[in-house]
Amino acid sequence: MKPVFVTISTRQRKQEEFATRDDHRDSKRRTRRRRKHGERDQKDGERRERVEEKLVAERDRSRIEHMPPIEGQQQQIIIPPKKRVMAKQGRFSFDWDNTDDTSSRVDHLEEAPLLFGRSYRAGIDRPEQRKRKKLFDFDLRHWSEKKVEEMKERDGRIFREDFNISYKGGGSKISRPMRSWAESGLTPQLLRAVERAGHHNPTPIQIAAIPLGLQQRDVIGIAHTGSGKTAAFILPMLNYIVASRGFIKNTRELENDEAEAEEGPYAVVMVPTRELAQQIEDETIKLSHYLSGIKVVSIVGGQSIEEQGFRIRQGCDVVIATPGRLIDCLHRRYIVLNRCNYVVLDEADRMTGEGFEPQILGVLDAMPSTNLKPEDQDKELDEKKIYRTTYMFSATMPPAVEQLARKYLRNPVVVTVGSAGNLITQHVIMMNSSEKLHRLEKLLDQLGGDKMAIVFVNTKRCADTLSRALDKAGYRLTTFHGDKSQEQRELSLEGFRAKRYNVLVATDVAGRGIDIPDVAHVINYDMPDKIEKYTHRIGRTGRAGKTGAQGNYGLVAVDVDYLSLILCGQAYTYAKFQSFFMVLIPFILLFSDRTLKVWSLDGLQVHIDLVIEFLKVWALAAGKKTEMLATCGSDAVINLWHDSDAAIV
Ligand SMILES: Nc1ncnc2c1ncn2[C@@H]1O[C@H](COP(=O)(O)OP(=O)(O)OP(=O)(O)O)[C@@H](O)[C@H]1O
Repeated sequence: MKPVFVTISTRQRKQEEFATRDDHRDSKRRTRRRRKHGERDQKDGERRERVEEKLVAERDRSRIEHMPPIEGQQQQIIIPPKKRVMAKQGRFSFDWDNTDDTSSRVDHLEEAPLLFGRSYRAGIDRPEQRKRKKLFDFDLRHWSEKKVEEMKERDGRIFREDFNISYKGGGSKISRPMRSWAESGLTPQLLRAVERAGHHNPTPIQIAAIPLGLQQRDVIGIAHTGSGKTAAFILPMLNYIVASRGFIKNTRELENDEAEAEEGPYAVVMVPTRELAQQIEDETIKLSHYLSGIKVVSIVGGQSIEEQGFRIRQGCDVVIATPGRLIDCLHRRYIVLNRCNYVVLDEADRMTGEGFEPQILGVLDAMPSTNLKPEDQDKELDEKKIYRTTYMFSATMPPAVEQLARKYLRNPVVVTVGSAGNLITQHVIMMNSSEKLHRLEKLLDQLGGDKMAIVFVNTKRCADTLSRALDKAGYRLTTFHGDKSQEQRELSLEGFRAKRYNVLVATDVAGRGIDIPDVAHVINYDMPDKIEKYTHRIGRTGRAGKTGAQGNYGLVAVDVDYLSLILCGQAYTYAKFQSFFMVLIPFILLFSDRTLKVWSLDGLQVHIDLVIEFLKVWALAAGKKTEMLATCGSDAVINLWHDSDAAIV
């Protein structure tokens, strides 16, 4: 049989091909559609399941809520997860407020041309400009040109910057500093007394601390030596006494002054030395000149306690005391502190840090505790109520001591003004120990007969030896130390104040608080063992805004032969680092076992990086913190030493 050939035309073949391809595509589409439907069904199913689960959960919850619990069966409580809500308070804002800028340049920002934006007219974005104008639309006058009621938050900041005042703690409701005596809120009698004392303008610490005292806030006040801290605590204290005398008389209606006297003083000031107590007594009497009948008594060691007890029983409003003698009087019941609500610790770091603690606690325990402020710092103080107010003042306050001191205070405001040693030029003269006396005599000769100097030594014996040597050499001098009788001490200070003597040889008993005007030089014949002592010693000059004419001299006996190498470079000028170096070198020499070589002290050129490196190593070796080296300049060094608690012990 012959095979049959079927011929298929090209057209036919193409038609078949297309048909198969269409079939194929259709089947694919169908599969995809089927799969899609399947997925949708599955999703619908899942959604349905979720809704059902939710309904069941809600039904269960409402059943649990409304049905009494079945005995013996533990009830399962379903707590829906809490929605996270961000607390608005406490959220830190990194935004700038325009008033934060206290520089006088702030107006220039407004004037800056805007060359970007929507180009509303000639490249200037008008709406944006209007918005900015509104933002910067605050009164740019200096605070001194404004009335007090016109002062805004920004003015307050500039004011504090101008006086170098800073606050720490105390919450947000601290009263703002006063700008003048007239704004202080002190009674007219006190203002008259201030005028009479010749204090025409308040000093920065007075500006900051007096309003806080009047607000009954606890205060830790740190301001440089001779800056008027005494008046800063006496004035609010006297104001408080005037107010509480009236208050107590009105409320208790005491019949006579005798009964009132039995209640004890309204205020107690504790100080570390007798001379300081007497000095504060004088200042209090001076400032209470126009307040009728304010009685001030100082009770210190070295005088008859019976006599002091008698004076207290005669009635007193203010007691100024050394803690030891005050405790003795309390134990003997010469004094009660039933209505004492105002406590001041002057030279607070010395008082809390150096062994007076048990006595201070004893005194505080003898005071009424009912008037203590609420512990909750956000709780507002009742203006009509009398609270216990505690004031602490000093020129130095190492952080560790501040921490210790805080337990006597409730929510204190820490006020810091400036830095120590601002007004005092400091010099260091290096020499062998055998040359010290000769060099001291040379310095005293340079002073001339009329200039006054305090020569500090570290021990009573050294004070006596040095005094004998200087006396022999014919200097007009007096000696002052703890082994002298009270009478001798008083005579010494009185004679020095009256300029019968122009040299006072003293130990650290005279290092703190003693206010003798016109002391031109403080000479550290022996360098002190702590930076705080150094600060207080040099603070006997440059008081009440006066600059220490030639300031403080530290005579450091260093055997030059044993000095080995530091420095020398061209990078920094002598003038810039003079004070930095003048303070640091003696301490380095005294307290490090490393030695230094100073190529030349006159016209010294210091390569500061080298010094810093050296000090870092030294500080590490001595276990001290090294951030003290972050800044230079004598003030910074002193302060940073405080800050880093690296007081050299
Ligand atoms: N507002 C004032 N204007 C002018 N002088 C003042 C003012 N307030 C106080 N003084 C005077 O300044 C001197 C130093 O004051 P004060 O003894 O109170 O200083 P201080 O800060 O307590 O010093 P230190 O830290 O050494 O104890 C005193 O003679 C005092 O009379």
